[in-house]
Amino acid sequence: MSDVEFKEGLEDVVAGTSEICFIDGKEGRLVYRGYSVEDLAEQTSFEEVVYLLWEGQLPNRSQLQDFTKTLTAMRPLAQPVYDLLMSLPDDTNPMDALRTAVSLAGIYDPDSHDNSYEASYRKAMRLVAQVPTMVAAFERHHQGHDPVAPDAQLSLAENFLYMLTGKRPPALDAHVFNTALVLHADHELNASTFAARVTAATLTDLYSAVTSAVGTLKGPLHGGANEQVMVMLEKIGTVDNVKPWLDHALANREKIMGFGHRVYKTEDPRATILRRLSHDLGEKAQNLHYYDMLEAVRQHIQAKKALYPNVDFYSGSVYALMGIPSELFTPVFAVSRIAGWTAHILEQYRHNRIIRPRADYTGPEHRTFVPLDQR
Ligand SMILES: CC(=O)SCCNC(=O)CCNC(=O)[C@H](O)C(C)(C)COP(=O)(O)OP(=O)(O)OC[C@H]1O[C@@H](n2cnc3c(N)ncnc32)[C@H](O)[C@@H]1OP(=O)(O)O
Ligand SMILES: O=C([O-])CC(=O)C(=O)O
Repeated sequence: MSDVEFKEGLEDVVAGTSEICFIDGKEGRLVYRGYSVEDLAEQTSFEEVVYLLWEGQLPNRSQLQDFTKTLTAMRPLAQPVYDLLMSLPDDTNPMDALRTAVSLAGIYDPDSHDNSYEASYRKAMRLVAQVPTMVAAFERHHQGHDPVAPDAQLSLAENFLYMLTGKRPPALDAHVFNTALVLHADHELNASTFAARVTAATLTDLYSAVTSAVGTLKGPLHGGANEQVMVMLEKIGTVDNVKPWLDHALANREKIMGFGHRVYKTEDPRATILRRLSHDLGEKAQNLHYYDMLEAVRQHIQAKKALYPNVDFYSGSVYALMGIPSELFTPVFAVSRIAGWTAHILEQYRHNRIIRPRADYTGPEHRTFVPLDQR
């Protein structure tokens, strides 16, 4: 295989075509189906963005009403999925709970024996509707409270916060949370979406592909970094400790969570928006602790290295200011990214070829076999 070009980590390798999402890593631009993420974050509901990612166009009012009505009706979980979430050990990682719940939901899906495109689309709708219910129900149980049933009067963003707290969220929180969902909805061939597409490309079912994706998102180099940013802030403790703490970490060649990106060579445009939201929410709550810490970290890192914040850097501070606990930051990412995963899986089904690259073999060659009793 030595005549074949090899790129470690598949850096800059184009692994397929897609009409869903465009990233300009040099300029820091992110576009869903031709619309800039800045415009969408400001002006659309998450439901509109899900429709856009799947259908390729923004819905008109009546299309959105029908779409939202169908999605809303799908929010309750199948009883065995609910029972599973209520029976998991107390110390279960919420991403493990979500991965297992998604996998079980596939068995109880009304279309479980139908892998047609139409059935897969319905499965995608059920997952977008039910992942928020799974995450909130597990967290309520974990905190020793009864789960809160979904409220059909509320948007997906409002309803998630309602199911988590049992209270209708303030308008600002609902707006900011909706924006965060829009910002995280898709990101081209990131690791979890790629995992989903590789799985889907064997023509297995949509739940299997999403289960792969949830497991992939969990890792700290990917979606798990948002929780790790808060762990880092806790370890640093105070603004005064930012410089010595970071200098020590950098000297030990540690990765600073929430910095760096495979594609962006400048600031991630989602981080720019989330920084503003983190500031605005902090100011309103008269609690700029996270914001001040994050800004001190950013300034010190950027004084030392050409490294920029990614989407995971500010998102946790936004969620924390809404009272969302840090172990839910990565599951909240999944509440949004389920939209992108399913858009990509459906696109894969429409134009499928199995994804099967090669490895550059570096192991030994031509060894002489030695039978077991002579070794
Ligand atoms: C939703 C998301 O998935 S966004 C990404 C979330 N992940 C994180 O925030 C974890 C921290 N960041 C990282 O680990 C990386 O930047 C990744 C995984 C995002 C990208 O990885 P890669 O594209 O493989 O970049 P790679 O790790 O090769 O970094 C290139 C150089 O920048 C350095 N670097 C990259 N990110 C960081 C970081 N966060 N902290 C310190 N140094 C870093 C590397 O040490 C390397 O330096 P070197 O050339 O001197 O060895
Ligand atoms: O694109 C990536 O590699 C990671 C990322 O930012 C995302 O998944 O949102």
